[in-house]
Amino acid sequence: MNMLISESVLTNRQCALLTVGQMAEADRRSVAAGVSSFELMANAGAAVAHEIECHWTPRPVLVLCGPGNNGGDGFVTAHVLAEAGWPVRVAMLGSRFSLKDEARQHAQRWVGEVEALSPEVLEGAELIVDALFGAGLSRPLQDQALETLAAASHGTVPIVAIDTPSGVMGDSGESLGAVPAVLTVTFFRKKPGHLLLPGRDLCGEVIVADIGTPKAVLDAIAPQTYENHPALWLANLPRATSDTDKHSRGHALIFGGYPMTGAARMAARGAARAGSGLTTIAVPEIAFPIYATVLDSIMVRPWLTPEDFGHLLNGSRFSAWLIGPGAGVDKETFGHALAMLATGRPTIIDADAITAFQDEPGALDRAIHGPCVLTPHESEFRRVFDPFGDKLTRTRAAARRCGAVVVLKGSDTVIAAPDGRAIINANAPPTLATAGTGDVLSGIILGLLAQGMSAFDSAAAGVWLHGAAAAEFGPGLLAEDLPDLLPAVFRRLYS
Ligand SMILES: NC(=O)C1=CN([C@@H]2O[C@H](COP(=O)(O)OP(=O)(O)OC[C@H]3O[C@@H](n4cnc5c(N)ncnc54)[C@H](OP(=O)(O)O)[C@@H]3O)[C@@H](O)[C@H]2O)[C@@H](O)CC1
Ligand SMILES: [K+]
Repeated sequence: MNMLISESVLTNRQCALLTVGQMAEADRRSVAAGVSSFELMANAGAAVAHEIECHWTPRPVLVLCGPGNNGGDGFVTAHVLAEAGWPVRVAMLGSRFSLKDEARQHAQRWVGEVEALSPEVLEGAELIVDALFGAGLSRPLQDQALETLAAASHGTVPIVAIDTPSGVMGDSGESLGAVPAVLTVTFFRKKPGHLLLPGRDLCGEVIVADIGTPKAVLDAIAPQTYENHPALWLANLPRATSDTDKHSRGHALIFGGYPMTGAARMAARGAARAGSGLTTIAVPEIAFPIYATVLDSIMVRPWLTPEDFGHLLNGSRFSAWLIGPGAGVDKETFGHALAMLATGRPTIIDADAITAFQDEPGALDRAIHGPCVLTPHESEFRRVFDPFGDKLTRTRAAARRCGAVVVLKGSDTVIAAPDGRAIINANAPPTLATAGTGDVLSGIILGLLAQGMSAFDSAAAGVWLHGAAAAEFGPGLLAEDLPDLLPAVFRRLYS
């Protein structure tokens, strides 16, 4: 089961992610509150040394220091480990005399030799500390930094990264030449780059260390980005109580396509397992026998003409709609999606229904005026939204443009709201990369929306539940397994 559930004390404040700029602001505010930069750096380096001592027995350590404060942290780490009796060597990019302020002060406390950075210094090291660049990375790695890290990655010696593996951009997770670490120790809060790919894979295990940053700093910064976790939405997750009946738990309607009928059926099971009191698939009459013979608690409503479908929507019984899974990319899907959006009721536009807007993305923006969630994967996203920028930036811009919550799927799914809030999800196992899992995801989100949860909370909770369900199953997962894994995930959430 996902380990995050057991971290019950985690609060939404702890899930906050800070950009590189916000982290620099946190430092400034800490200093203004009376915690000196020297002390912050001393705590940072000591935290790294502490984690190393927790993870490994004493062995020859090589600390690679860079020209900025990341290098300063490295000097503290070297000093603390050496004081504890570990055999430590330091190699540096540039001269220690070019270090500034607190980095220079901490470097002066290192009485040992400082070797010049090159692949040759790796000889004899059994643990490497990467303190070359962190938040100040401003361009691709080159020369000795690139060559030394590349050589280190070819061996079997574990690498511990301070703040980020050098070469990973803290805001985007992009790599400008980074090599994988087995452990990354960062400070105060994670940055988006610790969760977005490839950054997340390059970090290995991530530990967030407290370095004495005052808690009030977070309120002043008011972060807008979070790591997905139940602490963000559990209080708003719909729960059946003794006075609820099936009608008060919402009625989800899914557009059922033909001849691809499996996708809508899987979405329907996802919605029902997520707690929707009633779930109906509206299907063209020709497909009615197929749907009706394989569904039990899910209702099937046939319609003959697009007008019939319109009448169905205008009835007041449904509390949320979904169109996309198996819908087909055609004018009809385009029209049905517009009809759903015109009601102003909570709507999910997924899969084919997103692609149906590829020739007219502006029509999607104009049509959205109620709660709405779009759930594209990368190629669907590119058909209707601007493909430029990192994943977090792109998803935020898309949500702002169209006025809907946008869920840009992947191993590092980003959920963005039109008001600028964003959540990065990190609990999805690779086994989710199989046919039909997206259909179940949109169904789960639908089930939550139908019960009255907000679009942003439904999307965040749906994505997390989907990942937790897949983790619950393990290898060999099929999309159709996912709905039946949700009860176990809910049980754990509520226990
Ligand atoms: N709360 C916190 O966050 C705390 C943070 N702390 C620590 O501070 C770190 C941030 O420090 P930082 O700002 O000095 O940046 P850092 O990463 O050391 O590098 C800057 C230097 O590298 C250079 N440079 C850049 N790219 C390069 C390249 N490709 N190749 C070559 N050179 C390159 C760059 O040159 P420039 O771009 O200016 O020309 C500049 O000289 C942070 O990661 C954390 O470890 C803790 O100490 C305390 C609390
Ligand atoms: K680093």
